[in-house]
Amino acid sequence: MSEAYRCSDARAGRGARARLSPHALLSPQQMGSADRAAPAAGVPGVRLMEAAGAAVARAVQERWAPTRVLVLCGPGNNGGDGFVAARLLRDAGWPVRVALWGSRDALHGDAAWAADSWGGPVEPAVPGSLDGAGLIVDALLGAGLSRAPADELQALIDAVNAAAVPVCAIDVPTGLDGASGRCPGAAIRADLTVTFCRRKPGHLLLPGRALCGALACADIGMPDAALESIVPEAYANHPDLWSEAFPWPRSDGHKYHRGHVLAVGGERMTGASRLACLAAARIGAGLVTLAVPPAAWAIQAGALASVMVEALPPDGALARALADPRRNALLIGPGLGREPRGKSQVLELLASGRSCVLDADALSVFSGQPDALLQALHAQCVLTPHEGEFARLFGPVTDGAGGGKLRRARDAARRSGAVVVLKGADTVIAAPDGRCIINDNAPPTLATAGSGDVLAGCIVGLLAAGMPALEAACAAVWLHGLAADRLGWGLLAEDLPGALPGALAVLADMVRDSGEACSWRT
Ligand SMILES: NC(=O)C1=CN([C@@H]2O[C@H](COP(=O)(O)OP(=O)(O)OC[C@H]3O[C@@H](n4cnc5c(N)ncnc54)[C@H](O)[C@@H]3O)[C@@H](O)[C@H]2O)[C@H](O)CC1
Ligand SMILES: [K+]
Repeated sequence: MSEAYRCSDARAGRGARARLSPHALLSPQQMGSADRAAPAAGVPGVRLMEAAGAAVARAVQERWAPTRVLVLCGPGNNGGDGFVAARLLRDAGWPVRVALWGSRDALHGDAAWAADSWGGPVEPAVPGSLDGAGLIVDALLGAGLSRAPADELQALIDAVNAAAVPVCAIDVPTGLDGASGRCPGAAIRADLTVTFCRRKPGHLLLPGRALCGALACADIGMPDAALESIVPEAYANHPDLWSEAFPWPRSDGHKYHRGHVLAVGGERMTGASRLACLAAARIGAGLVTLAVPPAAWAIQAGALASVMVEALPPDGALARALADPRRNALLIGPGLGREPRGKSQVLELLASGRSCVLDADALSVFSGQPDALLQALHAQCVLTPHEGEFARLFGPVTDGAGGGKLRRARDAARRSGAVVVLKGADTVIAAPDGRCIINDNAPPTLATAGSGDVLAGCIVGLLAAGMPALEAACAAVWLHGLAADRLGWGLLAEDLPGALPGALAVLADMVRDSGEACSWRT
């Protein structure tokens, strides 16, 4: 199966600087600098604005039947896009009104041109403007949001959210910070958001993702030269980013080519270890050994068939379990418990220098004294904290944490020198070199006991099979989300390992059908 599923060497980006990946996520600031660089690359701002407004008008016409449209325009270029969309919808025969937040005389540059090109009446934007509207286009604020909306704007936002009519937001719903996915104050809830050129982190991160509704990203003819020097703020998780490194079974391979996972479990929550070990075996590790305290040996050995179970010495020392160098990827945390012995076991595993996944109690045992852990980590380690475990290691979330979840995960990866998977509905995967990936395919049904154990097993299974740490984490998170999605409602964590083969088959089809590869920019 191997060659058919591999990415071809002819893919774009080898050697030469690759075109900016479609999965790149740009901060509003980066998008703004591309806008400013576009004219020098031969594309004037008004052409971008015309294309942006046209994309919005097209998206509206594709989604809704003709109705009375109210376009709410703001004082900047987001408002300019709104004026263009208003003109094009009117030209298509739709009844359109425009209401402006701010003064017509204060519009300048491309936005003033767009208002002139609309040429129709412009009323002041107040909550009463919404009366009679069948559809609202939100062109109040986009990338330029710089502070929480003040009271009067907040009243308008509240009125939009209270109106029982669909909303199409231009670029971002007004009030949403496209960089972080957070809202400094009130924000519009849209049914459709049309953004331009590349998505922004705030479209994938919560609560932003939930405010956007359906998301469309339109090509507005941004010249490649204007994007050339941009190092993306983050990437949206997608197989294009890591499929080249995916360890498809080789036709001439045997189980040792696919690596040997050593998982260290505890005495009590024995199911967690089993979930992780089964996931590691399902996703591609050649062998999986679970090492547990003597008291848990009979339970685990009786419950597992394809996973080998061995008893640790009574003091929990791991030297014997680590003696076989073919045990190339290690997992500790699921089912570990918080006995003090856990801490020395984690440090013993890390000292072996092998690839290692630390989850759950393997992180929590260092609560209050994270330095002992942080100093022992290395680049082939993957930490998989949820928000609570993350806060115990790296400190609580503070309101001033600029950049939100993305920034916190990136800072933690830099500080620890390990890959950090900050879990949640908007899982962020961060590498010590600054690369960040946001995952958006996880269904809410994944919020169930044991699903984190399965994820940890998926990551260590891919590490054992030879994937580098960042790629293994991204692939595991993506496959875990897809497996859950395919299971639908009512899933239990124990269903997930059995759903991995179906998810792997989807991945194989995607990779075979894709001619596209994306190289990272760092
Ligand atoms: N390539 C592209 O993506 C293109 C994007 N376009 C659109 O341009 C906007 C960004 O335009 P900009 O003028 O920089 O910002 P805004 O229109 O979002 O608003 C700036 C304006 O708003 C004021 N402001 C900021 N925060 C607040 C607040 N809380 N309350 C009140 N007023 C606020 C600020 O002072 C400025 O006056 C982008 O989103 C796209 O829609 C281009 O048209 C095409 C290319
Ligand atoms: K907007």
